[in-house]
Amino acid sequence: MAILSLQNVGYKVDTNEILKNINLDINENEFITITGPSGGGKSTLLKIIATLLTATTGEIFFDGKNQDEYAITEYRQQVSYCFQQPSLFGETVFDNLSFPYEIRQKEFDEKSAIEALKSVNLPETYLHKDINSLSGGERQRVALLRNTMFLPKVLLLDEVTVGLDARSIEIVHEFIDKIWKQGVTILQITHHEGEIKQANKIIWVEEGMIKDVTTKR
Ligand SMILES: Nc1ncnc2c1ncn2[C@@H]1O[C@H](COP(=O)(O)OP(=O)(O)OP(=O)(O)O)[C@@H](O)[C@H]1O
Repeated sequence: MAILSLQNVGYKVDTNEILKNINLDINENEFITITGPSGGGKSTLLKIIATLLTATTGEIFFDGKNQDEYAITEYRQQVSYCFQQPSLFGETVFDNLSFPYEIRQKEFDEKSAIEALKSVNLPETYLHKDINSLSGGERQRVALLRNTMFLPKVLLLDEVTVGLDARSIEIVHEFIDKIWKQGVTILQITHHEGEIKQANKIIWVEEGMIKDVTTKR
């Protein structure tokens, strides 16, 4: 059974049809790249899957159940969306990494948080660092950790490496690969040649439609 199933999904603003008749089944632990020309509808599609936008037609099923039937917080813990330009919360890295525990009413686990920081090449001392002193690449790494402290079933990545320095890009790639190998389904939007190749399925979105699907292996 597909972990995500989009059936005749459309999105219209006034008379402008931004997405038309999208049918897509995504299996558990697939690594999918969504690519295509600017303005084709990629971000709109990912935001609909993330419940940040609501489709105007069609239905979405996650884990066999209609998206409408989930409590939004429960759904977003399982289908987690990462922005191109993440906004961090509060004042310190700690405020961000403790947040996933707070919303689950769990006690913060400092040891796991430090291990997580190290997994994206940030030292232990970063836990109490002021978020305003972080570089763009460091901010994105903290945001990715916030989304994955508790592993979601699906991780949605909207051009998360755009504008980052080369070293951060490399670290983010390694981190996403590790998350994928832990069983998470990855759905990423990218124009980056190397990232397109990382995926086992490439979906081409143009003029609000899926124009091509290439499966590797
Ligand atoms: N709320 C809205 N109202 C009107 N038009 C919109 C709205 N949201 C998106 N669009 C339009 O829908 C089209 C698709 O936008 P979208 O951001 O999904 O494309 P994209 O493929 O992600 O592009 P890019 O690669 O440049 O990020 C664009 O033409 C955009 O201007």
